[in-house]
Amino acid sequence: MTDVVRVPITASNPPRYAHDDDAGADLHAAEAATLLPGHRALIGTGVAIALPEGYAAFVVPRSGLAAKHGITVVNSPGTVDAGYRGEIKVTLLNTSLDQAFEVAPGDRIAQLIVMPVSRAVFVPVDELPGGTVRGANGFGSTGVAAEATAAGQAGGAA
Ligand SMILES: O=c1ccn([C@H]2C[C@H](O)[C@@H](COP(=O)(O)OP(=O)(O)OP(=O)(O)O)O2)c(=O)[nH]1
Ligand SMILES: [Mg+2]
Repeated sequence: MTDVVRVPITASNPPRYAHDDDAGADLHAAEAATLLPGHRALIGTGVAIALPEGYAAFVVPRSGLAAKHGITVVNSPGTVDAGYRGEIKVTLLNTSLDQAFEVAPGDRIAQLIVMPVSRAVFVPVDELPGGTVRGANGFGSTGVAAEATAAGQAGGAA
């Protein structure tokens, strides 16, 4: 990764990038938990950080846990604000309908992505600037078929 930001941390088991060019650093569970099918748990990581102003960190699921066990992060992406000094926690959800999932201390349960973020100044106006192709269309307006194009949208969602 070319863009490196120094982040002060207190942690017994700091998040680790599995590869030098990974975007997400794996977060480890600091405690054990049993996630029954359909249940969730707030799991401590033992990690606290001091992000520089203008940055945020996002707690996101690991794809392996999702694909193999149906484990996700309920509030993904969990947002860690620059001013937060508490323990980063992960709200894991077991989406499996029939398999419980065991978390042991040290397990890599989610990953943390540090990113620069903009703060908006919300400027009230009477009317938003127009001229965009999308306009107010959303929520599946382009359909799912591969051949959907901006021109084809006029006919409605496939
Ligand atoms: O997955 C997450 C999401 C958030 N946080 C921490 C860091 C974040 O800065 C703080 C508050 O998060 P958020 O603003 O999403 O929660 P809220 O429900 O709005 O709480 P608050 O009223 O404290 O802002 O909780 C985590 O540890 N893990
Ligand atoms: Mg909040």
